[in-house]
Amino acid sequence: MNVVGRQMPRSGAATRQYSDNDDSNFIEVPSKWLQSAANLPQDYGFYGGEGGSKWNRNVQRSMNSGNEFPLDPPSPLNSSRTASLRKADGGFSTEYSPGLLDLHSFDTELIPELPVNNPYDGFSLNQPAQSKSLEDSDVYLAANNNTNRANSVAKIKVVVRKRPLNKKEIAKKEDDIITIEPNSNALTVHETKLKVDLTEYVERHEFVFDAVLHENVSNDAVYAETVKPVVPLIFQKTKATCFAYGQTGSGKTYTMQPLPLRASQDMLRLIQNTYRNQGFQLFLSFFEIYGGKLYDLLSDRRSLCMREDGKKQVCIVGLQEYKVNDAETIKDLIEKGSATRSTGTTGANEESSRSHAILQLVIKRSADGSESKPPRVVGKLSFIDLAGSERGADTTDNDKQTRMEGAEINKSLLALKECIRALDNDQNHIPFRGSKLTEVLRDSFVGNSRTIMISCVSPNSGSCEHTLNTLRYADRVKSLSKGNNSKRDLPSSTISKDSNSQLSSSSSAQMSNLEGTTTDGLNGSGRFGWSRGLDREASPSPKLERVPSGRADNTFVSGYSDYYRGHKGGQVDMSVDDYDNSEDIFEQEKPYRSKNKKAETYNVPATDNRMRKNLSDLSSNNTSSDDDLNVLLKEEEDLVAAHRGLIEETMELVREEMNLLIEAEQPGNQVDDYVSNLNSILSQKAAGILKLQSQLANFKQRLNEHNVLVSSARY
Ligand SMILES: Nc1ncnc2c1ncn2[C@@H]1O[C@H](COP(=O)(O)OP(=O)(O)OP(=O)(O)O)[C@@H](O)[C@H]1O
Repeated sequence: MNVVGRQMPRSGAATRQYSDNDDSNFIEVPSKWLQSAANLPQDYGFYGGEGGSKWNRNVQRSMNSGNEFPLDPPSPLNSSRTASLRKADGGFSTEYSPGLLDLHSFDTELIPELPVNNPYDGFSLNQPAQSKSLEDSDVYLAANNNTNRANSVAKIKVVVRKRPLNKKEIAKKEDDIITIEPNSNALTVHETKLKVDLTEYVERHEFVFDAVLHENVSNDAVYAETVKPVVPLIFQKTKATCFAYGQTGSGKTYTMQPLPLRASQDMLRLIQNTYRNQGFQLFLSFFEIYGGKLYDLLSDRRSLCMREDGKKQVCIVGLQEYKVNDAETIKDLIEKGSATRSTGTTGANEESSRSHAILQLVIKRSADGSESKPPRVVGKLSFIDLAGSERGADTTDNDKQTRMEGAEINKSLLALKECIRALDNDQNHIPFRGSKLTEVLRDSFVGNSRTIMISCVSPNSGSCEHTLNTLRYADRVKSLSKGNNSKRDLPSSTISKDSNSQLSSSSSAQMSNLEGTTTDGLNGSGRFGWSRGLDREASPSPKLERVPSGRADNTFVSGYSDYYRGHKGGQVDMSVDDYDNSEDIFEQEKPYRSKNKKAETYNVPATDNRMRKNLSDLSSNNTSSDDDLNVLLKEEEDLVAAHRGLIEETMELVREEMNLLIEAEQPGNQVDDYVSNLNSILSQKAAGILKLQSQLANFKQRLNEHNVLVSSARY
């Protein structure tokens, strides 16, 4: 694919629009390049449409045959890749005037309120402008309750996109472990796990987000679901940020690539139609954060400097910003910037992005609505293609430089999460200083802002852990959001690997109780709240509900009820005959249990035997009804599941703690960030332990009530 072969503006073809002003870095794109954006193909990706290459990494790789892992981020001046690009794209960089000024130091302040036509009025990006006087517009806006409609666009939207299995994964016969219900915003990850006896089982993790996009969803549909609704708001003084998050190779770039072009096409249509002659202009800049430093991707990777002005506005000194009037030019600029982006090799993906790339579309307007005065920022739409999320953990295969990058990436992802959470909770203090990324995005976190997070996930079984991490990150972003309907990652059930027909119970029943979540109907019981024995009469498929959670296998499959039913005395006897004779209710479990008879015989832990025995005694003493017993069994099962859940959560928190320590050791680390993050992690750990202790105490109490414990002193 020809990445840099597109004809770029010729020297002298562009005229500086504001030659009399200090802000002479605004570039007018010649009218001869103007094309109808609508003429572009619908799914016109940055690099030749969907399925095309990444952000030109192949080109970069071939150009950058030398060391891909310099000890310091390569400077623009010594980058052979950049030099090649400069040459290859026909002197592009010299055709635009270099950025001379701090673009943001004078124009990030929002312009005074100027009436504009209501973009929501029968909002159609293709509709011609309605000519209205400014006074008319005022009345018009009020009458159409514009604010309410703008408010209906969620402040934070978390969307998950699953990519299809790729050829390599198919060749390796990897399973697709993510299922998405049709027309639902939930997805389930089926995680294969090994028990201590090395038998496999599948744990299901269910997540709910604002939208879940399956592998066949087009980039057009992704745009419609994510960015399109916020485009009109940019003309209403909104700063919006859209970012893709996920493991390397999960489709972040593939997802992000087409979005700015589509958004800018829509913006241009609004400018040329709805807002015609109202002085709105579109500007584009493209830079990256690599190793904590900023580089202009549209200016030969010139090193940039970030400053704060007296009004605490973030200024990126020297950032080149282009005034654009047509989609073709925007596409060219994005191609050019993408080709300059840093990539490198990790153990996970040889084409992994090592930097955060930030593309900004800025709507400006002259103060008096005409083009005679320097324009000021009205709104901004930022697109961020984040570095691979697993990079922070990638410390074994690579060198010190890579580890440093990983730490920086981790830091920025953590800070980003914190900022979004603070943003959505209307906190006064936004912790944007946590990383360069969030500092740069500072003005997107204050005032009227919108955030769209697209979590990209790989469907293959080999990526399961990363996929779960990505979804948990997304879940955390969403979970503290006001009025969210997201549920925590719940290991919703366990399925025997070798007995697909046997659904087991859900540990989430207990989570559901603890967290006060509601359950929705699933075979007469809650989606997360599986009730096994007690619902037996009502359930249409009672036999599928008989396998205890986490034990749809050879150890506990018989359940205590077997003893209750099969043994009148205290003696434990696990013969096949006994199972086969329990003809009435366990029909479907028979083959499974028979098959695993041996394991059952040998794998029952001593404590479990003791509990079984006592439950058996309970039944033989006839002190409790069958239902009572089932309730007790379920409580025990829930406790074990909660315990398992806590261990997983603790491991995740320990991982976060380790990252925190790595960050703490970095020069210039903010101690207050360290303190607050550590505090938050420790609080989460303590809360988890407390919760489990309370559940344990309740269960112990219940066992005591039924005289089940061998000796209460032991517990
Ligand atoms: N939804 C999708 N449909 C078809 N192909 C996809 C999809 N998502 C990703 N791909 C393909 O998968 C590969 C990896 O995607 P991509 O480069 O976007 O991953 P990434 O998350 O940006 O990785 P990195 O973090 O390393 O940059 C690419 O070849 C891309 O074309």
